[in-house]
Amino acid sequence: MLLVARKALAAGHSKAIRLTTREVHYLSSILVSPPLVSLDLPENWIPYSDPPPLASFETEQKTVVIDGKVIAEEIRTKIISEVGKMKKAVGKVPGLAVVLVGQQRDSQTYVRNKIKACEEAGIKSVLAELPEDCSESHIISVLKKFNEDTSIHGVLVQLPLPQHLDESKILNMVRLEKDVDGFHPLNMGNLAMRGREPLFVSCTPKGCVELLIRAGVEIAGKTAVVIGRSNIVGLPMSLLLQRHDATVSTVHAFTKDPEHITRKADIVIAAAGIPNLVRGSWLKPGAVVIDVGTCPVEDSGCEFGYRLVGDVCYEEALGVASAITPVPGGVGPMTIAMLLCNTLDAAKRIFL
Ligand SMILES: Nc1nc(=O)c2c([nH]1)NC[C@@H]1CN(c3ccc(C(=O)N[C@@H](CCC(=O)O)C(=O)O)cc3)C=[N+]21
Ligand SMILES: [Mg+2]
Repeated sequence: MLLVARKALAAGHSKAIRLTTREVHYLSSILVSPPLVSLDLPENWIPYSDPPPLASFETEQKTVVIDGKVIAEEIRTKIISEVGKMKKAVGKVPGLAVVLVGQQRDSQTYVRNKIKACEEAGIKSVLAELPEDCSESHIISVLKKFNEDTSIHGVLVQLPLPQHLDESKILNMVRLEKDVDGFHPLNMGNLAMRGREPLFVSCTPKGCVELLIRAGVEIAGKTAVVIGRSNIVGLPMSLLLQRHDATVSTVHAFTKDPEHITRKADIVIAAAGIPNLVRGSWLKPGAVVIDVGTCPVEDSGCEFGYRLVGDVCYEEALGVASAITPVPGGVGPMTIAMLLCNTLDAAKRIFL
């Protein structure tokens, strides 16, 4: 089978996709530092073009598409029944509070999806929508209220926050026992240390490992590469894979030959937030690829005016990887399922 990037050819190389200021901020927040996307581009345009075609190569590899949507659905069905049992046993249900600051469209979509998932699971949810220019003390007062509310078991602050807010100071204010995102420095520290258990593991890394396990991929003793080192995905991902006894490398903006390092990996976790960063030629034949990238790119043909693009050239990876997650329908739905899981666990610790 000839594995040329047919799509890239069909699309041509001149396509530009417009990003809003907020999207550029979002991009820079998930990118490894220093940001690869300049914020000073005229009118906030960044060029987006499909990658040039690779030299063709032949392969017999059959690629399994790991269906995150179906797996997340299974997990959510189990959560519904556990929430039902809890309600029967103690007359109470888990509660999640979400703090959303500003009007960023993709954040609004993710938050809406999280709230909808809570509703379907029978988990109570409260949304605090704060204005873009909200003060630090205001957010902190909202968090304190949720921290003390006994009907709330999970509290999360949707990221990224507007630039004027001190993200680490705010995340530090989430009560440890309610930190369902696992972004509190103590949860992160406990994840990093052997012999210690974090109360919560961040939802996206946890979802990736769950996908690997459910797809029958053994992690112990395997070489894994994590592309990206953000606080919310790359860093906890590397730590979690180490806990599962993988040999983990991290690739980031300063890495000399990311392609070479990636090609050695049995498991590739792409979490840089750079569309099409990982080419088919970066992959060892038979590698398992988890694409965490969800980069919103402007597309007026889509429902909310944008669509999500992954970090991996999906078409190129087909036929090289032994398994891959699609975007959308891969890691995204798992992130939400793990959030429900963590919220249920938080409530179980109190009620059961
Ligand atoms: N405090 C915090 N916690 C987060 O967990 C968090 C965050 N901030 N900021 C942004 C990222 C991104 N994120 C996603 C969640 C769901 C989908 C998701 O459901 N994606 C669907 C498609 C969604 C759509 O249609 O737009 C899919 O991949 O199939 C994607 C991305 C959580 N994040
Ligand atoms: Mg996805």
